[in-house]
Amino acid sequence: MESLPLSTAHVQNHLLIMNRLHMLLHSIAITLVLYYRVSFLFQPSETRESNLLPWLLVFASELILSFIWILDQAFRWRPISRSVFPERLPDDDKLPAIDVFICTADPTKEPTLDVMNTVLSAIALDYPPHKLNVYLSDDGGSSLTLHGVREAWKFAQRWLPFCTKYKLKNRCPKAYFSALEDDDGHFARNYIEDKLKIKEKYEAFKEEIKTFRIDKAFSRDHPSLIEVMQENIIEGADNVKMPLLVYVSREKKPSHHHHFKAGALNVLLRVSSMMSNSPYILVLDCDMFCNDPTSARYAMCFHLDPKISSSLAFVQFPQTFYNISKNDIYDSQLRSLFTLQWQGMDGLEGPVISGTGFYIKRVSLYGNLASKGTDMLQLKESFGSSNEFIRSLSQNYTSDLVSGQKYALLGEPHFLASCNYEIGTKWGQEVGFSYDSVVEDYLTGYILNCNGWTSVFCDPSRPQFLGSATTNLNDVIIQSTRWYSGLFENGTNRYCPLTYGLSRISLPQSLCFAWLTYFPLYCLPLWCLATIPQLCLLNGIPLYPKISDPFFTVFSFTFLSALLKHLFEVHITGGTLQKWINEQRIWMMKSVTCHLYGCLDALLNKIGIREARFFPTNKLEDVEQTVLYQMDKYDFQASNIFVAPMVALITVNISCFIGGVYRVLMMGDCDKMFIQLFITVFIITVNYPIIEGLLIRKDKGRISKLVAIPVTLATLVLLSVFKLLGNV
Ligand SMILES: O=c1ccn([C@@H]2O[C@H](COP(=O)(O)OP(=O)(O)O[C@H]3O[C@H](CO)[C@@H](O)[C@H](O)[C@H]3O)[C@@H](O)[C@H]2O)c(=O)[nH]1
Ligand SMILES: [Mn+2]
Repeated sequence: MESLPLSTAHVQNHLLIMNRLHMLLHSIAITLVLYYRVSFLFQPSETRESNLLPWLLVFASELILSFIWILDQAFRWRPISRSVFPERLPDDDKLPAIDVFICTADPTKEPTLDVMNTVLSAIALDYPPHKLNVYLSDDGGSSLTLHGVREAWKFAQRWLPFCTKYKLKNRCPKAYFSALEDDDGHFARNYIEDKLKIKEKYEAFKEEIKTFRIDKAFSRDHPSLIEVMQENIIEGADNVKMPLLVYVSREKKPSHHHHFKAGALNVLLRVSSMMSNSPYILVLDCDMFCNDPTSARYAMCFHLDPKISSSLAFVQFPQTFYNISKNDIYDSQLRSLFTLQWQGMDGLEGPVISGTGFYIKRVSLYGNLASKGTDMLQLKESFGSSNEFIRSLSQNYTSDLVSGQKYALLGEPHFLASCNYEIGTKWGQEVGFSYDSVVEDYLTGYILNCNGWTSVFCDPSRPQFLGSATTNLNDVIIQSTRWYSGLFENGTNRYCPLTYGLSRISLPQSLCFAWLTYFPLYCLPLWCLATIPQLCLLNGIPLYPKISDPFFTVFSFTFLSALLKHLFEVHITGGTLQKWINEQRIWMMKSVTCHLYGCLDALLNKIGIREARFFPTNKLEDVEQTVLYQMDKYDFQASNIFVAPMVALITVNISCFIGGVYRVLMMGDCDKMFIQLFITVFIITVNYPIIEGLLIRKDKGRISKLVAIPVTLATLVLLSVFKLLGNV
């Protein structure tokens, strides 16, 4: 008899039917819109009612919007969801080992206590401790982080027994101690007593970190430092088996490009191969802790499933965040990505790596190992000159290391963590995490997919990982600009999903990747549609069909169909009406700023004027900002290059609306100008918070007069000039 499956996948049929029906209707509407535009070009120029240039710009915008829309449909083609049955897994002694990689870069932006909470939550995963190994990469090379790890290790020896004894669900100490309701164990005897005791220890641990005096928080120039935490017997604690905990700070030199997080992960790949060399790896950002201890077993339900395991590279869990406000004004939870879009890709060949919260098979990161055979020279060309490392590649390699200390003292791990190790090798290209992009997660996942690997998306109802999302405009800008620059770059270089991808993966899967790289292009149509119809309204140039024209229905349908589909999707993923409006809003705001800067940054990178950068996002909580965020108020205390375009565009829209209404009243051509009036009103309504920030708000998050006045004046002057020219 065949054994019961470890996991099952179900196509979401209702959603699938809805989606495809909508695709059909919406694509007919889009085709008609484009037909309307094209036929205009064939009209004799004397009978044309409009000028060619604005018409062409609006047409181009509609083409780009349609292009992005088509790509987006691939995510909606075959959405699936999955169930797992961890109780069917083999016994603990038959489970494969797991290495957990956690990255941190800068203790001034990433509070050490939070990083250690992530480390502790990983140590306490529900998995046999001797099969769990946790590595922390510290790119800052900070003595504070090292001190933190040592203290965390001491605390862990009490924390882990406490978690297992009471079978806690919540194993991140910070989250556990601040939780409103108590965890499962509270009926057990001694629980309250034990909890008080462990709480005391936690407070002491916190104090240890808080009072530590650092010489230097951050350094870009330091030798490698590796420390393996030893199991030692603590007085009074039950002697439980502990996972291995290793601190790794790779060598840094100012002259050497260290490739950000991808570089850090590749060092961990090599160093860990000398110690535990586990076949599976969980990657975590330091700001994303394990919220539920079962993820490792859930992931194994896929990795050990004989039906899918051979081609399966990784199991991705969604990124979920604990600090999102009810209406999420910045859409920092990335709702669409982590609910609908990743499920959609899961129904094709699998989701993209999302940076954190994924269990990846170690060999998938070693490129095409089989083709390299056993030729030592060739292997060294790819993997570098460490014989020990190459030995670790063989299937039946077991490191003779028991305590970890041996190799830490011997030179090998240090050699593997040195700047020069990768020079002349294939690390970052064919081997390990990719260096070709600041969105190393996207590119690594994409290349794996192109090489025939698949992935799955696992989204249980209780979030397995919880992180801190960006909750103020400035951080949102920094983060999104980095992402969009990286993503757009991958659509314009040799990895372009529509060329490189299409020849290697299925059509819908390539379209998904293409959407991810091209959606930053929203900046072009959104800039056009926020200015051209408005300026033409002011000068009486019609760009859309009259109300009495049959094509009026086509345009209205397209607009409504897009909005309602979005509303529907927000609704089925648990969002409110307000969330829907907020998503429209932040989409417009980001499109005219972050998307634009991201695309520009990518282009500047391409022609070599700029170098790729990775500023880690700020994870410190600012009380004032948090208060604003929780009240759903935008924090416009952001950099001017972000606020200025929004102020300028809202000024254009309001002025043109006033001028347009006046014109329409004078001329009585409302019929002709209706859609343009409507677009203007729509933009003003959706972006009302900007007006509020300009004119009404008095708090610290309002738009500063120093930006508002000059930008508004300059815009008005330009508008008057334009109007005068239009009248000539
Ligand atoms: O030189 C660096 C820079 C960053 N990091 C670490 O990388 C992680 C992600 O950085 P973060 O500042 O949190 O950026 P986010 O924008 O929040 O990260 C998202 O986007 C990144 C790609 O741009 C992905 O790597 C992340 O997994 C994904 O969560 C953090 O743990 C950092 O400590 C390093 O280790 N070294
Ligand atoms: Mn982050």
